[in-house]
Amino acid sequence: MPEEKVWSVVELLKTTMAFFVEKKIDEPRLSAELLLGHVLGLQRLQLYLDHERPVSPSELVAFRAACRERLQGRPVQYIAGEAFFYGYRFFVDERVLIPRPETELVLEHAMERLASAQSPSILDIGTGSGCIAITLALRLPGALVTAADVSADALEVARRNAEAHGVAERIRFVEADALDSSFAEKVGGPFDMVISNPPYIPEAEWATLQEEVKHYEPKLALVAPQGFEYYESIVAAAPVLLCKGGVLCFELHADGAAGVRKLVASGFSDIEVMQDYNKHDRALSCISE
Ligand SMILES: C[S@@+](CC[C@H](N)C(=O)[O-])C[C@H]1O[C@@H](n2cnc3c(N)ncnc32)[C@H](O)[C@@H]1O
Repeated sequence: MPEEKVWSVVELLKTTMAFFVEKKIDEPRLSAELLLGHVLGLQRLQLYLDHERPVSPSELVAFRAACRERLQGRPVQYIAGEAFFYGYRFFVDERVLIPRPETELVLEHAMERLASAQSPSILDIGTGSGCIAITLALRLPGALVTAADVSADALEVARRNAEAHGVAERIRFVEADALDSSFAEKVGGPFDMVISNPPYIPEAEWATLQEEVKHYEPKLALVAPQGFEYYESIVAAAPVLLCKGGVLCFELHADGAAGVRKLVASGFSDIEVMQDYNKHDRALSCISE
């Protein structure tokens, strides 16, 4: 019987990348690296430091299975069970949205707004994987965070991430519906900051999204029937949710700035809009009067 070829890390990466390019897989290099790193239990950098490492037959079987899932369209982050946000590792699965790089900019903008606060109280609405709430708790060691979501499944993921990062004691998880009149009472407050990356894709736009987003990511995390429902509810509850002088900070749909500006035209001052890498309006913040 002919002996099966023993692959090294570098050979396997090169071959897989070429295969992913041929199959028109998004980010072929990153996909190959993340999947192989996941199977071998190595960080991406370690793959290159240890590039001659032989891949065992059982690792090869596991890697091929992961590649097949990727070819079927499953996002690499769900296959690997991890995504990186602001340099931190978060466990993710199909119960939560995969954190996006644009949201890192929103978070950065929020932290600038909080720069002088020593121990702010923060409410994150629609916490999902917990990426915003947990990163704020990590970056602002005095902060006390409330992380709310309507999805009990998402809250389970967020709690797991908070425990993994050692900040679970400073985060209160609340299952609550931001569109319901009981929301403010359930989450408590008032807070020094309310931050939210709410669902903002209008139902009419759903069909235009990438297949892998529609098929694998939770629709609950993405769609608001008309696009603005969550902003309207949160702004309406702001007088109860926010302290006077507190910061309201939203992630925006690329076309959403004008609509959200109108919502905060009274009762707020110092409105700032920040653009993302693609020059789309992406974050809006303002101060409660
Ligand atoms: C766009 S995702 C944001 C997730 C995470 N904060 C992030 O930035 O990656 C929106 C989140 O809002 C939650 N959500 C949807 N409807 C909600 C509602 N009525 N009340 C509270 N949260 C809701 C979803 O479960 C989802 O986790």
